[in-house]
Amino acid sequence: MTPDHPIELLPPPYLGGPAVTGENCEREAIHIPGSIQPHGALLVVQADAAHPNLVVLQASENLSRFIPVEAETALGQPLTALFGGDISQTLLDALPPGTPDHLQYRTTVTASRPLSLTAHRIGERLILEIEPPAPETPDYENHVRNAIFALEGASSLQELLEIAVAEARRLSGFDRVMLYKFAPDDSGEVVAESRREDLAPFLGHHFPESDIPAQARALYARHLLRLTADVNAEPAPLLPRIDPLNQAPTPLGGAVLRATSPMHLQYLRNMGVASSLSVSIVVEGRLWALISCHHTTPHVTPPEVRSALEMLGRLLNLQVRLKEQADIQAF
Ligand SMILES: C=CC1=C(C)/C(=C/C2=[NH+]C(=C\c3[nH]c(/C=C4\NC(=O)[C@@H](C)\C4=C/C)c(C)c3CCC(=O)O)/C(CCC(=O)O)=C2C)NC1=O
Repeated sequence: MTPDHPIELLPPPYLGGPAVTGENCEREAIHIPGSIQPHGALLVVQADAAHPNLVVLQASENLSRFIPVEAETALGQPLTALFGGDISQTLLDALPPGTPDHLQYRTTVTASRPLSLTAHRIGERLILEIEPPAPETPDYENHVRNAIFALEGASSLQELLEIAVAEARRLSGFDRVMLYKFAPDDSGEVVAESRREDLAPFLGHHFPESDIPAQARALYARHLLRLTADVNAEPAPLLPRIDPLNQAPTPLGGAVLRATSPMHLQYLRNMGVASSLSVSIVVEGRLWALISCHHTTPHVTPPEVRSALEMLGRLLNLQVRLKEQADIQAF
């Protein structure tokens, strides 16, 4: 039992734990799946003060799809052997010991082709996630600036939420974007929605607390964005499955490539959803709502769009409380 995990979580199946079912899924340890979504690759490197050259401890088995090195070969190598240059010092300067795990550092690296690198620190490890860069880089700055102006023009909380889902849909290109607001009992309601015309509305629908169980809500209050690029993609396991130095599974709660819970993948398939992304709206430390995005076909959301959506979410965090207070005073 820890503050992050309100109930005792079960060990994952790859550590001998039971299969996850509808009966025990609120105890699924979603932060340690031991695998990632295959649209990118992930490296876990040693990053304590005594080992500044960032030796690779774990690599996702699909590594060679992105850089010309097999996962097994990468193990034990310093990062500079994989990416050249002095990426190690850049990462240690950006993510020094003590950096909290929800802070990300983003850059580009080259290993036979340019790649987007997203890194975060968890204890004495750095988690590095590499993905192909966005096919083209639309002008997100203008999108975000226009979204901020639009949000600032909202005259009520409801209008703010409706503008937010419309702007998030314009930014991301998802078929449907909803504002899923939590009730005090942690059940939820879709209170705003921007959708493709031919899709049936979810607006006004209520959903039970069990649809987003407690350990997921705890994770989402800390890490503000998660995505599932393709509900049918085969996850890529980490090699080795657990950290060879501390013999424990590496926490992937802050990793955007983290493999999604199989229970949730089935839930999305049942909804006819092929790709999902959500951004947490946290107000005074509590998960207040999610901007929940769906696509009916697989959809990889590039790093630049994720950053823009996170900015939108953080802006909404700030504005929600102001609008709620203004609405109260208006009565
Ligand atoms: C329109 C309404 C609507 C709703 C209500 C909705 C729910 C929803 N569930 C989410 C996450 C999870 N749900 C479960 C587990 C279970 N869910 C169940 O129903 C039962 C069967 C169950 C176990 C017995 C788990 C383990 C996770 C964590 C997944 C992970 O992060 O690895 C998320 C966030 C992720 C995302 O953005 O897609 C959303 C937004 N998504 C919608 O669009």
